[in-house]
Amino acid sequence: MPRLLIIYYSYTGGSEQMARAAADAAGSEEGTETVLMTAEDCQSDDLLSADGYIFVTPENLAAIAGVMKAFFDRCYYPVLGKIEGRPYAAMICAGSDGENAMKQLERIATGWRLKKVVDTTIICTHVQTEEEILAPKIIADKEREHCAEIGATLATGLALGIF
Ligand SMILES: Cc1cc2nc3c(=O)[nH]c(=O)nc-3n(C[C@H](O)[C@H](O)[C@H](O)COP(=O)(O)O)c2cc1C
Repeated sequence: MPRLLIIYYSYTGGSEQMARAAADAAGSEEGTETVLMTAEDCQSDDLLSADGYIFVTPENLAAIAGVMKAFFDRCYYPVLGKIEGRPYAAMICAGSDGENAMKQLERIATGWRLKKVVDTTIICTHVQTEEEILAPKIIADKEREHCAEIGATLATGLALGIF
């Protein structure tokens, strides 16, 4: 059975809710196994044993979060050339922007020669002040539904072998 691996990092909970929404929806699709894993835990063997990926990260300081970057740094060369052509999607949780994190993540995925099968989603939590930025986040139902659709799309596509 094909395996969808969802890798996420979250500091204040927004990205985690997005990743869990995608994982719950993907997990209810028949014919694909879904694995949800933090960026801290994910190793190159996990990438090699999966058939498709969803990467979920906050934008911090106009880049993907450092923990997510550390995951890519750790796994980039060990899997380079071994996962080419596999499908992926990316989701960014941002305060007000998210564009740089999206570009950075897509560039890494291009380096791996992954295939982007849905447009990258940026969900903004509309936070500006220090207090707001450090507070726990709640992702609205509509936005979580969008993440769920992405999870379901990846899972169904893998199950049907259409990517
Ligand atoms: C250190 C730090 C830097 C941040 N830098 C940005 C930024 O460059 N652009 C942006 O849109 N949001 C920025 N934010 C806001 C986060 O992206 C936002 O709070 C997001 O909801 C965090 O996702 P999380 O809840 O999964 O941690 C920053 C937050 C922190 C803590």
